[in-house]
Amino acid sequence: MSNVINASNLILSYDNGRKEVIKDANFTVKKGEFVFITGPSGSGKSTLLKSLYGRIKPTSGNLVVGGMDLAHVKPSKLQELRTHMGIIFQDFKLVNEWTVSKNVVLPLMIAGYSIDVQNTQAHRLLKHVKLTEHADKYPMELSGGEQQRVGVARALAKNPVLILADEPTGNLDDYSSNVIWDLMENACQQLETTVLVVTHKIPQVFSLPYRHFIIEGKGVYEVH
Ligand SMILES: Nc1ncnc2c1ncn2[C@@H]1O[C@H](COP(=O)(O)OP(=O)(O)OP(=O)(O)O)[C@@H](O)[C@H]1O
Repeated sequence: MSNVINASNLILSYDNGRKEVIKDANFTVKKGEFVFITGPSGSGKSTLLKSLYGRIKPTSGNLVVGGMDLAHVKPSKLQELRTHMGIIFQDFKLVNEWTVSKNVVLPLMIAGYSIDVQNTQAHRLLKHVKLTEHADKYPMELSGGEQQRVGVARALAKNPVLILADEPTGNLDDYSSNVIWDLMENACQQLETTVLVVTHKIPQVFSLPYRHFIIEGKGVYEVH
């Protein structure tokens, strides 16, 4: 199986290298794997995730995601990388002035898909996350769990190769959390999407085999 993520001697830092967060990380993630990342607060979990979608550039070392060398990529190429990714945030990051439908197809709008394609996809995706009857509502009219289902539908809009999720169930109750885990498991299993999730809590009932990395003392270690 091919690697979707390949990090070697990776260093991530802020303030022009003065604040080092991740040091000498070496890891790979293969196509279709489900990976959890845990670690104490402030250890660098979100920082690592941000590096994977090009929000921050490696200070040194190599980081190749979806075949793109993120240590050397031109900023103008990053949109192309994100075309193949779905990103899910703890606070959903929905556009409150837009309907649920429009939020879901945002990645398709950015990519210039026709209105017909957007409508068809909105229908399919909202059916998939069981929100069809909420299509014309606004995010603030939905519960937290429902808003995150919109977030998942948006992340799936372009059949991504890689889903990155930062505490996707952090603000949700157990029932809503399980719905979100099911949707992500499903994407991994049925579409062979690689899923990488930062979370404090690995779900107890998880049917897929998964890998678990912990970030500690600036290092990224696999837990066996
Ligand atoms: N933009 C920034 N500029 C400078 N330092 C930052 C910046 N963002 C994060 N940091 C610092 O980098 C370190 C890692 O932060 P990060 O948010 O990656 O941790 P985390 O493991 O995701 O934490 P949490 O579990 O609390 O969300 C922390 O010390 C944080 O203060």
